[in-house]
Amino acid sequence: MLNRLRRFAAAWRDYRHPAGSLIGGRFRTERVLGIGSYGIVLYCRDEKEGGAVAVKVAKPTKADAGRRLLAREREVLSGLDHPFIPAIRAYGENRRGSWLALDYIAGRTLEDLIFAEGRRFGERECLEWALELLERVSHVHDRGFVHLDLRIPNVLLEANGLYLIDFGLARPIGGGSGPLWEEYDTEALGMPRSLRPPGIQSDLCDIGHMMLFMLYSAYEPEHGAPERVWEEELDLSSSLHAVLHRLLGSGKPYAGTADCIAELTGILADCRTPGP
Ligand SMILES: Nc1ncnc2c1ncn2[C@@H]1O[C@H](COP(=O)(O)OP(=O)(O)OP(=O)(O)O)[C@@H](O)[C@H]1O
Repeated sequence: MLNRLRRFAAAWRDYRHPAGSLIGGRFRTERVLGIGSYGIVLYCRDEKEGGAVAVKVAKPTKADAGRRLLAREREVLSGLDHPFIPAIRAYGENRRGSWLALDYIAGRTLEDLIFAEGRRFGERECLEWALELLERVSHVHDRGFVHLDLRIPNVLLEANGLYLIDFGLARPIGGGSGPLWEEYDTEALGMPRSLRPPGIQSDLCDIGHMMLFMLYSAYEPEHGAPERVWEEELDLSSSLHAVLHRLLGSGKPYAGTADCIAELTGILADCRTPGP
């Protein structure tokens, strides 16, 4: 009971931007888009430049740690420049906390597509999506960063293609140096302690897991059959099977994102070529 009251009090203290309020003297809030572990994302209208924005506000109850994570996200996003990664419009800090305004993407998450809309991915579609994502991820790596949170809720499908969002856990490759990148207690933020080394292999492994999510969308388990490993449950080509092993860390690791893209492109080309 006491814990429930505490959680309610924290949620009340964090909800400081009701619909109609103004953030940074410019972004008019309309509704909540999502509530994460350290931030609340609000749909707003930009009264200065027009258009819709997603404003991520650090939860006041997360105090300095929330502020620091938002500053990290800002630092990483400022180093990127990609049409399918939302750009920063503004960043600010005030007595209510810090906030980060990003271009709004009117898309649905890959999680919603699979679980709410029942979308099914075959091998070819999975390869196409993975390649599109890897193209965004390779930009992040080329700029010297790792995302470290590549998961199905952090991919948005919009009419023009796939967007990569949520750089809240992203870091410079190797971890980064200086006060902004010093270790902090993620568990105090209610987030799991990250055991992932800040290298590109962590992101490639996450891409492998996302591909499994896509491929499992078309899997129909036999009633009453015992659970088996993915290699037995999914009926995959041997080449995709080998790629997944490499991504997931049980095969020869890829030297870089480009190698992985080259291999997947070759498999996709074979998939598209009609058999004899
Ligand atoms: N630029 C954007 N355009 C549209 N929607 C967005 C955008 N950024 C975030 N969202 C929405 O807000 C949700 C939460 O965003 P995000 O994952 O960045 O927050 P978070 O606080 O880091 O969450 P978590 O702790 O779950 O990782 C997303 O799942 C998405 O629905």
